[in-house]
Amino acid sequence: MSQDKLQMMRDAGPSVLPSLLLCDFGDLKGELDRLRDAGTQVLHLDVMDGHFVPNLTYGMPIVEGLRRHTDLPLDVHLMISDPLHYARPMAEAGASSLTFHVEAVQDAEQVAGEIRELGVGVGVALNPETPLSDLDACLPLVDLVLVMSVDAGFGGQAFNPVALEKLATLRESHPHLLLEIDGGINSETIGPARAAGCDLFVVGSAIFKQHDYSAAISALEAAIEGANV
Ligand SMILES: O=C(CO)[C@@H](O)[C@H](O)COP(=O)(O)O
Ligand SMILES: [Co+2]
Repeated sequence: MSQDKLQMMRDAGPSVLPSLLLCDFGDLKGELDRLRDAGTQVLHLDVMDGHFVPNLTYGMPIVEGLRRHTDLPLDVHLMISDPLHYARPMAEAGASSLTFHVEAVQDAEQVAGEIRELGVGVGVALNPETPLSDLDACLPLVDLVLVMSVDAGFGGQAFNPVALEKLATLRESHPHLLLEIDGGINSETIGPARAAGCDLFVVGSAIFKQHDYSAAISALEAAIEGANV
């Protein structure tokens, strides 16, 4: 089932992924409806443990609650110190893909392999200061690389262009990988990210700080279109 969801992520083409961090959690069903009406095809869920990052968000109950109300792929970003501890419960809760941080684990190859056995999409994320070479051992085992353009932990931060070089390098060396960028993505930064070869664009404040989600997402999609090479 989840491999189908991963295929949906691939089939979606260049897509804006609203990030559920800065949304109104007091009206999550309403937010889901508004995002669906705005044409959202994949949701990005920011799971933080207050240990790997100095922020605390949510866990399986929110994933389960969302899964009860949508068939959209749920792209779960695990900003947690022990991703394997929660991988199975997250997969059972309805996650479509699980992306762990390479900085959080000793053996990324083993972690990627164990997540793969759960039948969900496997992603690995790296912060701006982490070199691409840290991914070498696990790249053959992942479906997706999440290139952070901010330090994981908070929305509303400034875009770090170091992510663009990483995207271009990965696009060249691994043409079949799904590439995703996360942090400070808006109408100005999304175009260069697309031009660097990115497929999936995580967006928080550039959507949730706007009143009209459809207009915000349409502007972002227009900027992607404008950069399509
Ligand atoms: O994972 C994270 C932050 O750690 C991101 O998903 C942010 O939530 C994106 O927010 P903006 O930078 O777009 O405001
Ligand atoms: Co994220």
